[in-house]
Amino acid sequence: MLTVQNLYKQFGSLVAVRQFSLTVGKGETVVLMGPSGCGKSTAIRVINRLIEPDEGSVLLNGVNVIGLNADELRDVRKRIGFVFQHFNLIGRLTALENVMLGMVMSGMQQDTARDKAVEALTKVGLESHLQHKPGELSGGQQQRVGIARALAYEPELMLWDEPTASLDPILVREVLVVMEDLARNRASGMIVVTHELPFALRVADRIVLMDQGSIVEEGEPSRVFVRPVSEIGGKYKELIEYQMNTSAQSLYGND
Ligand SMILES: Nc1ncnc2c1ncn2[C@@H]1O[C@H](COP(=O)(O)OP(=O)(O)OP(=O)(O)O)[C@@H](O)[C@H]1O
Repeated sequence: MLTVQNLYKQFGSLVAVRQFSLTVGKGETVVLMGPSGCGKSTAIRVINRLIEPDEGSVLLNGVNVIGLNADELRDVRKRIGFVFQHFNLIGRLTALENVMLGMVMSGMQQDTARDKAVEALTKVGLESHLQHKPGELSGGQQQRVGIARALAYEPELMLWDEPTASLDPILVREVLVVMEDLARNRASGMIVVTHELPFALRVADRIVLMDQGSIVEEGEPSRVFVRPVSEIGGKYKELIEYQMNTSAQSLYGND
């Protein structure tokens, strides 16, 4: 469904992404991980052209997104949902209105947009919060509105840029449960940039590891985190072992 080929992006003299190639199949969940600043956000933002690449192509069902004009891009973006770290909700609008807004602005009938928005908000468990404004919702609920806004279009592809990074650990779990559900449901292909190892371990079909702008390793979690071939992969393996051992020892002792 998605084929990204040889992306290259430079900011001034800094090469943020180089030789970045990736495929995502229909309904597949790809988790993109790597150290802070390695180019993950830049890479996924190029896919829907929030950032313009210097080189490379992004083929969505055979159509190169990079070559599209503004009108064509607007249509393609309806098939690509994007969930940001900061929810970017409009404070004076209700949850329902926040989800409806983009659809109505792109010319959809109010009633159709409302039905789609209610359906999406129900999928993320917010059917009883339709009339709440962002200020009346927890961070986790606000992010679920952000997810519903992307889901309402029934996108073929969802891009997630650290969707839990600004939440406390309890709210993180609330959002991860929704994300895991969507990943298992396989309605959309997903590229998820996240540092949440449990999510990656539980639902990723494929892990893609980046370091200094490039992909250094990819494969199933059971291979990448057990028999890594890159330095970064080795660090994740050590981290998982450390977290498993320390949690178990702290709770149950050494026996
Ligand atoms: N608009 C920009 N102008 C200049 N430099 C940028 C810009 N956006 C990103 N960069 C730089 O490009 C590099 C890659 O940034 P990017 O945000 O893609 O990394 P990341 O892996 O997503 O990091 P994090 O996990 O911290 O979000 C970094 O060195 C960053 O400072």
